[in-house]
Amino acid sequence: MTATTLDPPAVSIQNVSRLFRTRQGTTQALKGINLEIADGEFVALLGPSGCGKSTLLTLIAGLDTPSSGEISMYGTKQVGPNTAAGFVFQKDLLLDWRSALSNVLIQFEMRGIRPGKAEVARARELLAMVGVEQFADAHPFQMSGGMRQRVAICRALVHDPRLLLMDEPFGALDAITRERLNFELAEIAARSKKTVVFVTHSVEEAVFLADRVIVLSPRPGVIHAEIVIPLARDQRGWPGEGTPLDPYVRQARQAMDAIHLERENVA
Ligand SMILES: Nc1ncnc2c1ncn2[C@@H]1O[C@H](COP(=O)(O)OP(=O)(O)OP(=O)(O)O)[C@@H](O)[C@H]1O
Repeated sequence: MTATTLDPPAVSIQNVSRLFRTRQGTTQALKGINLEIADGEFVALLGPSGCGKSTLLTLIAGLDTPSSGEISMYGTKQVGPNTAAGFVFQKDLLLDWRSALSNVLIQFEMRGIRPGKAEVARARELLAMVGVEQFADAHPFQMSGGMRQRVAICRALVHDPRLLLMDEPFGALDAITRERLNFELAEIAARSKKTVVFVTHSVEEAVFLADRVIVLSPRPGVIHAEIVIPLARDQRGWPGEGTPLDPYVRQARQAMDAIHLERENVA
């Protein structure tokens, strides 16, 4: 189903700020963020370290509360953890004493559902989709970083969430595995029509994956630039010399450079 202008946005962030008060002082991690994400849209949050990307994702996840402002999901104000979403973090957080299949099935157990035939079949189907079905009975310590992260993606998808929240999921992987997983994610997201919010430091990754790249600048974290990429997500080549994504890579780089220059002038 395609979203219409009458549908409430998947995520609506209205004038959201987040201040952290510690013994060392106060940090304004985010200031006056306004952002609407449509159902089925893939949005990348890009920016230098400390600009508040993870803070914003944690607020969307409902694992933290804004100091001011409001976040709504599909028209309903967010209060408490967003259990309807799927999460993937930089660390895969798999349990070493459970098999890959059993790690995926945790998602059901956490929701008080005893996995039956249907749940096991769904988990196996996802493991097959990301090419690790032969490792279903293996334990995480027997798997490479890329395989582990594939299992973590299956765990995030197995309950069929409408919203997938990803915090630098491929940041710890080598460049080749990272690129391969980016292609797989692009296909999964396009096929399943999930709404995705994806945090990254990588310009290429953001531009390759997203419909829209939101560039944040730090202290306080504000939206510095917004880059819309009107190319079909599942038909893009990896950005490089002479590819259709190049103009968008240039725009994103310019935005990142401007942030660095601003920081140097302030310092
Ligand atoms: N729980 C907290 N207590 C105090 N300060 C915090 C807390 N969480 C985040 N911050 C501060 O808020 C700012 C934004 O942090 P955040 O982790 O969201 O940035 P980021 O863009 O995700 O960074 P990175 O790319 O390095 O992960 C930073 O200055 C950070 O030190």
